[in-house]
Amino acid sequence: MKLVFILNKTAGNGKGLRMWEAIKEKLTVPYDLYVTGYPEHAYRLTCQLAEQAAKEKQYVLLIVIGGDGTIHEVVNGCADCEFLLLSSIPAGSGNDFARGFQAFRQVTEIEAYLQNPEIEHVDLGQVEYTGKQSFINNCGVGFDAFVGVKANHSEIKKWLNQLGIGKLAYVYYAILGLASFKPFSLSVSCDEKIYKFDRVWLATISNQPYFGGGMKISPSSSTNDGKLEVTIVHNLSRIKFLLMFLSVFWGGHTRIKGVEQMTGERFTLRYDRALPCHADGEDLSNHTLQLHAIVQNASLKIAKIVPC
Ligand SMILES: Nc1ncnc2c1ncn2[C@@H]1O[C@H](COP(=O)(O)OP(=O)(O)OP(=O)(O)O)[C@@H](O)[C@H]1O
Repeated sequence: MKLVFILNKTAGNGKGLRMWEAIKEKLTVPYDLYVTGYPEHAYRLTCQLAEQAAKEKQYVLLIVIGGDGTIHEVVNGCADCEFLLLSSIPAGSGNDFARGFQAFRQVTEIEAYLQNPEIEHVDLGQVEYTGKQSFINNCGVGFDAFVGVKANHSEIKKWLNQLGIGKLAYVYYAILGLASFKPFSLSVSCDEKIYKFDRVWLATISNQPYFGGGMKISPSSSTNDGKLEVTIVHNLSRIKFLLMFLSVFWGGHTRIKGVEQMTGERFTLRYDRALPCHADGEDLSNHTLQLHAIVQNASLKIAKIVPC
């Protein structure tokens, strides 16, 4: 099995580079390293690696050193490849993939894995809008996408990143959003049934429990059950919504009236105005009034890690 790293040096405000420098000192096995130079580069690199691996019929352990944005690109590049096994060394600011799936923590684990590789098949989500993308963690519409899109495109985040406190940009836009975001009307089709909701803050479709950098929004989500879960937050005043948001960190929100969860294989979300949408925290720039998401059962291969 070949060992390949994809490194986003800029992830976690330079944490990617710092982690790589520590890892390469300790590695005693051969490897290839690809460094991303721009957004979407990880996707292109993965497509090339997938093609090469298929041609050579050789399994590749592909370790992403980066955050959820880089993982999202890599997942989209390797979704249909038989020979790529995905794993990560978390180096982003959110790292929800590493929370919901396994991740390498030490070089010894990587080297032990190569001696005795085991594969796990996990579910992948696919979201259709004006385009089509795979998602590994979650996708959704509403307040969380509003905060993510505003923060990621802001000068404030770049400035705060230089001070090593980029996460504060999300806090800033969350406070702004609490004051200005207007709840919306939503119809959810879950498998064959249709449900309607008013004054909706957000709707998130999850493949694993975590989103937003460690918030346990969907505690019952499992990565290999062939299902997705939708969480809808509606009919809460601004202050109650804020309290609900805080309780998401430990999963306490599921007991709050106004938080609905449903499990299914296919969902369509229809809303009454153009809204920010995301897949794995990345802006979808969706210009339609609907999102359609399905689960692709056991369609991604990841490395099954035995912690050392
Ligand atoms: N060399 C680069 N320069 C600028 N941006 C890059 C580069 N390489 C990758 N990117 C982009 O950086 C974005 C963010 O990276 P990543 O998600 O790995 O880190 P993060 O934002 O710190 O972590 P998280 O998503 O977990 O919060 C990715 O969406 C990717 O497209």
